[in-house]
Amino acid sequence: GLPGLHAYESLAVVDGPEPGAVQAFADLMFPAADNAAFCEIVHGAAARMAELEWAVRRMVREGLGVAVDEAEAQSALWHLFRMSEYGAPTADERATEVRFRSHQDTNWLSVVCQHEVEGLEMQARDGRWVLVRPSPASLVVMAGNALRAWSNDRVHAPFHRISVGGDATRYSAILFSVPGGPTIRAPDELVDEAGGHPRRFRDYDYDEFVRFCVSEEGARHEDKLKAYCGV
Ligand SMILES: O=C(O)CCC(=O)C(=O)O
Ligand SMILES: [Fe+2]
Repeated sequence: GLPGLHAYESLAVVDGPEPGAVQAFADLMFPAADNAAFCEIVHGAAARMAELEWAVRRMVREGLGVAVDEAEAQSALWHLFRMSEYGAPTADERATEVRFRSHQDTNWLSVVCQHEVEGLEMQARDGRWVLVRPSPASLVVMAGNALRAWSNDRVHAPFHRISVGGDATRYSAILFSVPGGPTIRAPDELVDEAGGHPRRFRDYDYDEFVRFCVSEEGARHEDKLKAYCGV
């Protein structure tokens, strides 16, 4: 569980798309068990979600017309694969409650897989909350604030939250791509003073921004990226 997150539990595997990382995680968590099936399922899901993550990241770059060195881009990030459980509300709680408060992700992209039970709500640009229904045939890909900053505010990082209702436990699996490089900076191609796209954010250190987000000062701001390094 996490402080402030009621009836929520999660496990996260660093480098989940790598078979060796999943094996090491399983051996540490369940040393006495035969972890072959666990490893195959977790690694299989993480690797496929990472393929989608990579494809979307490449499409975003191509759509914005930015050429980057593929190997360099791939080596400047790492993946976190998180499996979460959200307990259904108990009888004395309200029928539906927000379990994971509205936030923007801090990382590049998040690929979300909801298993059967809904709960993910995304905020459209006009402020409406939209329920994203789970489907066995689709995944949700969301941009986080790192991609927003890198794109000089062209890619929207949606606010989203998790609400649970009914009596079924909700499970989700998410693959996050996380910056591993030193600073986040929009490439020059995406900055155009005369064309109405001045630089919107100062260069920033990803880990320091994450620390800001969870600080008292950071908690006061809705738009944490703008508060932290907006110009
Ligand atoms: O569990 C989910 O479906 C999403 C949770 C979430 O938004 C997050 O971990 O950042
Ligand atoms: Fe999130």
